Amino acid sequence: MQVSEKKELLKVSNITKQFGGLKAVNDVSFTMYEGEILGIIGPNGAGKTTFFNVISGFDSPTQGKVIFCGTDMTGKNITQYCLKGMARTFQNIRVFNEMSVLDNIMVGMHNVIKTNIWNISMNTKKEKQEEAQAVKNAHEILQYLGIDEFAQESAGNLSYGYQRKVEIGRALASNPKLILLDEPSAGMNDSETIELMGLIRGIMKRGVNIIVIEHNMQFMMNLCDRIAVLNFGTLLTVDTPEKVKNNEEVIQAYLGREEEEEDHAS
Ligand SMILES: Nc1ncnc2c1ncn2[C@@H]1O[C@H](COP(=O)(O)OP(=O)(O)OP(=O)(O)O)[C@@H](O)[C@H]1O
Repeated sequence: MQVSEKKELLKVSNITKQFGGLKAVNDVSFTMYEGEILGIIGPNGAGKTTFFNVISGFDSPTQGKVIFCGTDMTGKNITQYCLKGMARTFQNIRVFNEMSVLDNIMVGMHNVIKTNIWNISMNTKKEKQEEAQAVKNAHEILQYLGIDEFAQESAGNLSYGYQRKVEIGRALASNPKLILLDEPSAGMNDSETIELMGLIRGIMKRGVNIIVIEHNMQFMMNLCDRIAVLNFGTLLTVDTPEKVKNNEEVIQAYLGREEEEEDHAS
């Protein structure tokens, strides 16, 4: 892929997020282009989730700017991000356990369903049509994810891997331009992880761009067009998997943390 020919999708400039004296994210800048799968890696505590929170409106940056689809989103709330076309999943699964799988997907559609409260209370023809269409779309998403047979099951009864799919489905339901996936393969077995990789590629082919955080290196090296590496909140590099794998600073960052952990253990 010739990234230089691509359109800018997300531009983060000098993003810093500070918690007291700790700079969890420190002056991070890069541009993501349409049509690429971008990975974010880094040792534990490197600032990956904090970075996700800041670029998706779940937290505000201490400094810096987030430009998404040409609009300055800095300081905007989650709904505004969602309306602009950004959706995300969470490291710790956040499905509505008591609700059916289908309803979990439909929750994600609240920004695309035009029906207002007045129409709902009147139960108009338009409202009924829109709801029927939403249910159809939700089933299509569940079919795509291979979990439509559980549509009426309470989401909390599903296995961990399937709950992750429900979260991805809910994100897809908002018809996003960009999905941020925070450790989507966590808790999945090998075959589920391979299947997930195919699903993510398929989502990409449907015109949805993807940023993914993962600890599973093989997964990231196989899946991503480019990988951004964070270490102690600082961006070490954004490059192709091959170049990242051989980057001396990256190798040192991981080895350094391993040695630190061994020292603590002994
Ligand atoms: N709300 C918060 N208040 C204070 N410190 C925080 C907060 N959130 C994160 N941190 C700290 O910021 C740093 C980065 O954490 P973050 O969870 O973003 O890292 P991570 O790379 O996602 O880690 P992991 O791979 O373990 O999930 C850590 O030192 C963490 O303890």
